[in-house]
Amino acid sequence: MTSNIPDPHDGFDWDTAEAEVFDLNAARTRRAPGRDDTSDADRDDITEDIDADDAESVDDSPQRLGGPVDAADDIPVSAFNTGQRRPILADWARSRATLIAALRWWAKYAGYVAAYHAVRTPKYAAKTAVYAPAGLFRGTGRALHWATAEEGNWALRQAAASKGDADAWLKLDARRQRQSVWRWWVLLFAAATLATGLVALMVGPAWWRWVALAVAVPLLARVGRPDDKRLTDRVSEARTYRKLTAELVRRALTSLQLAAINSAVAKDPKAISFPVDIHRDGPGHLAIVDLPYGVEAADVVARRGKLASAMRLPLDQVWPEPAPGHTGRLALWVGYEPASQMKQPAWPLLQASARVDVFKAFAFATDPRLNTVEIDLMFRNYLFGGQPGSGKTFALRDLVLAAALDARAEIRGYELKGVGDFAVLEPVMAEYGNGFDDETLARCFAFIEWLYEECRRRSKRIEHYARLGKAPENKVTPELASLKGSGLHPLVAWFDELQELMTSKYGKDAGEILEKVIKLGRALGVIILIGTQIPDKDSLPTGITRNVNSRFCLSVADQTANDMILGTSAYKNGHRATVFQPVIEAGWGILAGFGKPVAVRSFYVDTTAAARIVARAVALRVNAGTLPNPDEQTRAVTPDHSVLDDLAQVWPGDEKAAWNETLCALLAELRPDVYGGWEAAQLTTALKPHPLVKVADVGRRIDGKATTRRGIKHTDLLAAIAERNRKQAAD
Ligand SMILES: Nc1ncnc2c1ncn2[C@@H]1O[C@H](COP(=O)(O)OP(=O)(O)OP(=O)(O)O)[C@@H](O)[C@H]1O
Repeated sequence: MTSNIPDPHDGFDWDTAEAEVFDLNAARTRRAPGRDDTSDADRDDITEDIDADDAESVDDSPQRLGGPVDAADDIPVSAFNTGQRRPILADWARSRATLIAALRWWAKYAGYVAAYHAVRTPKYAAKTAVYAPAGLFRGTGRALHWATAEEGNWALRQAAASKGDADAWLKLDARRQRQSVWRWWVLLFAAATLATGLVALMVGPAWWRWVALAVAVPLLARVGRPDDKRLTDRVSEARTYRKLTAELVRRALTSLQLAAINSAVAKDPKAISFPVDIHRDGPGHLAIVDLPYGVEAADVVARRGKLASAMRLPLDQVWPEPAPGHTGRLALWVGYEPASQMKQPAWPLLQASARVDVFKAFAFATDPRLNTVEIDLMFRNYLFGGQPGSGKTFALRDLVLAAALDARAEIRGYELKGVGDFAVLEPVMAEYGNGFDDETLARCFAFIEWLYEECRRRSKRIEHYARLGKAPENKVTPELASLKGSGLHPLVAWFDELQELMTSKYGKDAGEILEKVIKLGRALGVIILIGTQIPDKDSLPTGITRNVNSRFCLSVADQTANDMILGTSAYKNGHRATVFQPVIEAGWGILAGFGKPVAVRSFYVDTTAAARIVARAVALRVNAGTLPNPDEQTRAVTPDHSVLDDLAQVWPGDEKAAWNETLCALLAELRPDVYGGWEAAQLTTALKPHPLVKVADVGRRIDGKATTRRGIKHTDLLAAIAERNRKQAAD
């Protein structure tokens, strides 16, 4: 753990820096009484002494009172410390994941220290064997010297003798004798106890002697060792972790070569202030920093590399991000160890009771602090991009697995790499293709065409339900998605390695149609998930990238790829997936589309775990009656239907005749995608092929008044159906 951590002392003159920017005494005077000045004593062995004394880095105990040390007088301290109560438990202790992460870190460190010393045991034993006899003599000598009570007294007597002050000399000697008498008795008693102990050891069981040796020998060795020699080796020369202190943050910020920061700090050392104490947050420390006036947090985020350099820490241990409040507020989180070395908790959806509602958020990833990051699927479409080995297929599969746990969701998709990463999901998919051969590409293209048609059908249905007041925002609602036969259930369409299709002969058309699907489908319950390796304009038409509303950019090679996935200026604004290394940091990426972009690592779910989820998804779908039939991987298109049969089905009760407009409304209810929006005249036209059904005036009494409108008779309808059936039978 230690070997790859750089020495934080490198090249920095602490004394000068402290003197320049920080008046420790002044800061302490301003501190409120009762405030605990001691910094994390439990971490002292692994942090630097100079840091441990920093006035603005505090133990994250709930008892702290008082305002921030550095709050500039002219800056309103806002809601941070105006009557806000501190949580009883620190943030990191409130979430199971962060608590586990912190405990895991300690356990790992303890294990490391134990292992470190264990392998050096022979060396320690040899040193102990050399120093212990010396310790015996030295210890005996010290005891005798103590008993004579000469320490200090001798020098005073000598001084009295030199001055010829016999009276003083005699008084001092009498005092020494008085002290010495009881000390000799103590020594005698100790010697007698020791002798008795030795006799007891001689006659007692052997293990007593071993225990006594194990205790006495290291103690003697400690007494006998030279002052500049340790018995055990230092666990770390370079620190595995350096606690975040105000000084460290100031130094780092002033090393960014941001002129605005440097000139502000030159004028006023308190230009960088801390509205909240630096405190422990999950497996690391968090500093909320108010940057000098006019400096944006994004400027600092964009210089994350320089920041890490100034802190002498690996890049993935330093996580600056804009903090809520104002644009000049920075949240700087520094982990105990690089994120790539932290163990991620298991995916919550692996729990046997986990269910997903695509309208609601579910766990997708963890941030550097190991907090769970949630996303949702409905009204979204996703673009996952990254170079080979960045983990995009696994991340995309997480989403499809989550969708599988919502029994309403219909899942169809193509992996155009041909390795079968998604094959485990086959039992719950209504359509699945795997490969990059022409046939699979053709099927994938036909699927995109079908998606477009499906969007058209769905838009008719939405229009109909909107008229009925069931889709107030002209969008699929949870009720409509659950309504059997509404045809508006969630439809998840995924494509992995889409560049294979886009660079094939189908590419141009596929790109255009998919763009339309993305635009139309969002409100209609069609969720598009795209994974691609090469995010250039040929492999991924800009029309698609522009219209996707959720993006996950995993490790990419350069700024162009980064901005293709995350959008123009993402790189400039500090959202850089180029910092992640493929394979080693697989699963890490920048997630955008959910507030400010954040660095997260998708949950790692291997194929065995995925199979367990699929088994649960199958059970859910069997119960709900939505399990696709593996033998019929066909796309459900609206079946052929006859207007005659449909009219017979919706005919209002015992009515002998009905108005066209009444019938149109009933037909639209039955099949909104077909009859939605029909007017009376449309029904007349549709009935033209059936001459037995005569559209004529039908009179009715409405509120006592006779009203006549165009309509048909039930007997005509039944006659036409009988005639049609007769003809069909004859054929
Ligand atoms: N979230 C994760 N955490 C840890 N390891 C991961 C994670 N996601 C993926 N990996 C590892 O990275 C490897 C590559 O992942 P994946 O196949 O998803 O990459 P890819 O970007 O799709 O690469 P390619 O384009 O070559 O298929 C996986 O085999 C897996 O072991």
